Amino acid sequence: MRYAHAVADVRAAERELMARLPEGALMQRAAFGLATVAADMLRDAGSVYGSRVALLVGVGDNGGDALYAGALLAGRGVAVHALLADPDRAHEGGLSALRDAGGRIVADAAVLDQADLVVDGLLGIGGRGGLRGEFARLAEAAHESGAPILAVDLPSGIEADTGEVSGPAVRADVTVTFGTHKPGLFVDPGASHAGIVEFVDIGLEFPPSVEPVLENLQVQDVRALLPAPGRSSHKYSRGVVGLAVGSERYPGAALLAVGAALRSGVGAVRYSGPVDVVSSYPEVIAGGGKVQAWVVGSGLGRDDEAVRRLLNVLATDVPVVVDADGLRLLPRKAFERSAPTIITPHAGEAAALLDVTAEQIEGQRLEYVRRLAQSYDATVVLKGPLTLIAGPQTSRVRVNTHAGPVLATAGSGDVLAGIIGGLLAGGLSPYDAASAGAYLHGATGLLAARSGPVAAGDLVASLPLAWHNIQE
Ligand SMILES: NC(=O)C1=CN([C@@H]2O[C@H](COP(=O)(O)OP(=O)(O)OC[C@H]3O[C@@H](n4cnc5c(N)ncnc54)[C@H](O)[C@@H]3O)[C@@H](O)[C@H]2O)[C@@H](O)CC1
Ligand SMILES: [K+]
Repeated sequence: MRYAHAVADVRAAERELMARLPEGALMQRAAFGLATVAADMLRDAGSVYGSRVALLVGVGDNGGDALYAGALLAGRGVAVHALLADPDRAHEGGLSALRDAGGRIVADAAVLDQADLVVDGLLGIGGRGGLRGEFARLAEAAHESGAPILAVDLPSGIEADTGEVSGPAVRADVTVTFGTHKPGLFVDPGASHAGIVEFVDIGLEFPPSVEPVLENLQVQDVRALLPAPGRSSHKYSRGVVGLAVGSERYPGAALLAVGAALRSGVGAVRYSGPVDVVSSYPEVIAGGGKVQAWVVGSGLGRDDEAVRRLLNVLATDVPVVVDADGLRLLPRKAFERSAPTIITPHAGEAAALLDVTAEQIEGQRLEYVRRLAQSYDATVVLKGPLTLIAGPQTSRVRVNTHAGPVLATAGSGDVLAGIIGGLLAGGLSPYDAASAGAYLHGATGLLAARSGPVAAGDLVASLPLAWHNIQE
C-alpha cells in the first residue's frame, strides 16, 4: 500500500525526526535524492557532465532543497544557474552551498532557454493558492523554454492536501516527493501536473494514530483481497450476483456487465431484464432469485420500467451497485436501506447527485467524493483518470492509479459495475470491492491496450488474464 499524508502530519513527523538528527540532515537527504533523479534525467538525455540546469528558487525550504541539489550537480560538472523569485528571502545555507560548488545566481531568465533541465523549487508544502507575481512569471518562462521540468516535492502552485489548482501552477515532467506522498499528487487536477512521481525516503515515520488521507492499492494489496476458491467451494458459496441492467434500447450494457460479472470470481450470475443474454452467455440464470449482491442501472434507460426495476433492487437487503441511469433516476435520500450501497458516478453524474456543476466536481474531487459518501450514506466510486473511492464510515479515501486512457470508451463503466458486483457477491466489503474492482478494471484496460485500440468487449475478454496476472 502507498499512502499520502496531510501536510500537518508531515510537519509533525518532520519535527519529530529533526529533533533526533543533526541540523540540516533532513534537507541533505532530500537534496541528495533530488540530485540523483536530476542526474538520471540528464544522463538519459545525453550526459550529466557538461549539461545545464536552471533552478527556480522560492522563499522556503523547497527552494533550499533545489539549491543544495544544485550544489551537488555543480560538483558533478553541471553548469547550474539559480533564478530567485525573491532574492532577499531565498534559503541562505542553500545559496552559499551553491556558490561554493561553482553554481551561479542570475537575474536573467534567458538561462532557461539553454537549460537541459529546470528544477522547480518555487513552492512546496508551504504553498497556498496559485503562483503569484515573480513566482508565476518564472514558471511561465520555464514552460515557454520547453525544457523538461523536475518538481521538488510537488509541482509549485498545486494544493498539497487536496490536489486543487486555483491559479497558475507548474506542469512537471517528473516530481520527486519526500517522506510520504502528498494527497495532491494522487488527486486531479494536481496529479495531472506532477508527471512521473519518484518517492525519496528521508526516514519519516507516522505513528499508527495518524490516519493517511489517501491509500493507493498496489498489486499485492489487490492479490490479498481477491477471493480465491477453496477445495470445498461450490457455486453458491462463491457467491451469486444478480444484474438488473440493460433494456430493449440499450441491450449492450447488459451483455458487457454480465460478461464482466461472470469473470469476477463468482459462482453464478442471475440476470433480470428484457435482454437476451443467455444466447451469448449460456452460463447465466435468467430471472431473479437469491443473490448476495445486485448491480442495477447500466443501460437501464429512464422510463417508468427503469424506475420500477431500480426500486425493486434497492428494496432488497443485499449490497447493491448503482450505476449510470440508476444514478440519474435516484431520488435524493433513496438510500435508507438496511444493506450497503455502492454508487459509481463520473463527474457529470456526481454533479447531478449533489446539485452542483461537473466543473465543481472536477476541481475538488477529494472534497466531493467524501461529500457524496456522507450525504448518500454510500460507498462512492468517483470515476476519472484517477478514480477515487470513499466510504460512508471512513475519512480515508482510496485512489486507483493502475489505469490508462483506454478505459475512456463506451461501455467501460458497464464492465466496471459488473466487476464490482461480482466482487461484492464474492464476499468483499463494499470499500474493498470498489477499490479492488477499480484496480482490476484498470489492469484489464492496460492489458487489452497491448494489442491496440480497445473496445469495452475487449475489457471483458481480458479479465481472466488480468486476474491471473494479479494472482501470480
Ligand atoms: N521541513 C523539513 O525538514 C523538510 C522540508 N523539506 C522541503 O521543505 C518544503 C517546505 O518548506 P517551507 O515550509 O519553507 O515552505 P515552501 O518552501 O513551500 O515555501 C512557503 C513560503 O512561500 C510563500 N508562498 C506561499 N504561497 C505562495 C504563493 N502562492 N505564491 C508565492 N509565494 C507563496 C510564503 O512566504 C510561504 O511561507 C517541503 O515541500 C520540502 O520541499 C525537505 O527539505 C525535507 C525536509
Ligand atoms: K516545487
